[in-house]
Amino acid sequence: MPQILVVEDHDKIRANLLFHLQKSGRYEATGVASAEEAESRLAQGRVPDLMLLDIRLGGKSGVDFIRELDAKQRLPPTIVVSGEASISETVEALRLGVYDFIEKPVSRERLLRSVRNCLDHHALKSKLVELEARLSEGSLLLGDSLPMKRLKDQCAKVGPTEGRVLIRGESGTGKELVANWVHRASKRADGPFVKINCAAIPMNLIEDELFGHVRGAFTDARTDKAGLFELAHGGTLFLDEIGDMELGLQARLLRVLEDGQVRRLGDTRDRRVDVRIVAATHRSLEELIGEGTFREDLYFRLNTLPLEIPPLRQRGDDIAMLFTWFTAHYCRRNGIRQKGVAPAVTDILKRYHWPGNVRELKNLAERLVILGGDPIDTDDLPSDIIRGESNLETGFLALNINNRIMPLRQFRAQCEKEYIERILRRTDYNYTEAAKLLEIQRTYLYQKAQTLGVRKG
Ligand SMILES: Nc1ncnc2c1ncn2[C@@H]1O[C@H](COP(=O)(O)OP(=O)(O)OP(=O)(O)O)[C@@H](O)[C@H]1O
Repeated sequence: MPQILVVEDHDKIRANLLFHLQKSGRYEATGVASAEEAESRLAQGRVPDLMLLDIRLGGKSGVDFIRELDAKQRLPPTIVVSGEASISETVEALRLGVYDFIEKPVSRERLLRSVRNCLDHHALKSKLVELEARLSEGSLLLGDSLPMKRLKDQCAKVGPTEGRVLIRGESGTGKELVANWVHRASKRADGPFVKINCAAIPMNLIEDELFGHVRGAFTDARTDKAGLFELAHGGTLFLDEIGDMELGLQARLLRVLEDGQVRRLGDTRDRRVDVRIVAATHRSLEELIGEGTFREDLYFRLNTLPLEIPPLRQRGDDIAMLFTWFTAHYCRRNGIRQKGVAPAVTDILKRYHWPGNVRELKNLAERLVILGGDPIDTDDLPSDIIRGESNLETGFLALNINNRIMPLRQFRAQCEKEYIERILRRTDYNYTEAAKLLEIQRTYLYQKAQTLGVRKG
């Protein structure tokens, strides 16, 4: 039951407020007669879900109390109770962030309505903050369409088990997010979630990354290094783009899956690891097996619990919601006033076929927040999206930027990002080949792609 603290020096009014709150049967209410008493309760960690505060108290005034709590960022959701003579204090209290004010004499309905609204508003705000934090950290799986609901149900079933999971889905559908979900739904949620992208790291480094080494194992090995298997002990190891792992390494992986032991490079002893494997691929492992580049025995070991993420074009019902979320997110992140979205834009987005899936939609939202008008309208959209064509060769430069000006640095970074994305797509994310085309070092390309936030799409 929500706890309410009533701070009112007038005994009769305090008793009256407490009476209405307690009688409603919905709240636990306690009263104190001064800001000092309230302060000592808060200092003891007895923080109420809501504070009802008289703005004119005998000792320290209500406004000073609010100001102090606000400065310490310890102001609970608050409603002030004020009289006619205290209008300026009330205005100041509202400016400081209190939720509402109730005028004396306090009517029962007004009191209960304001309390309920304030608690609802606070709950919603906390939820939004939590969702925003999870979205920023990239662990929020959005979508309420039927296929997404089904997928979330499956995740909820698969998560708590110890079974190995193989996630399939086109690029940008959210495979990493789903892997994260499975981890958080598991008994290992408090353990580490460690990930490695088998396509983006050079083969010789992957082995070192996964298994680690002992000092002297090779020329540069100056100290012992634990591999990701050891780091993921007690948690989950997410092997992204498993289809790109070379055959030699697949054999080593298979051995770990069979006996739960890893050996660092150059070491003579095995170490036991307790790791749950979640793997993902956008390629057909069956085809790779047919071509002889993927081991069938490994496939069977990994594919205990398959999860299929449908492409975005099959989840039309999610498109508008995702776009609204992402634009709101990027507005907040860039300190831009929340932009509206013209209904015609949503219609066009629903018709488009999203070859780069959610990642493409997210990138578009970011661009339109920075470059588009308010509300975001159809003439802000790239022409291929308007035509409903999935021409991945257009992007930032194809946008109608309507003379919107930005720092050259930002423009250059965005162009570089899109160009690198384009070349990577063309080489099917073969970094070696892309680096050759761009005439740069592969490691530099990899670093650059990381810094610019280039991902598959
Ligand atoms: N349902 C979703 N809700 C919120 N964000 C999503 C969702 N699906 C994907 N994203 C976002 O889209 C981007 C791509 O997602 P993710 O990296 O998980 O895709 P992926 O399938 O692993 O891609 P790849 O195959 O290229 O590795 C990320 O920024 C992710 O946060």
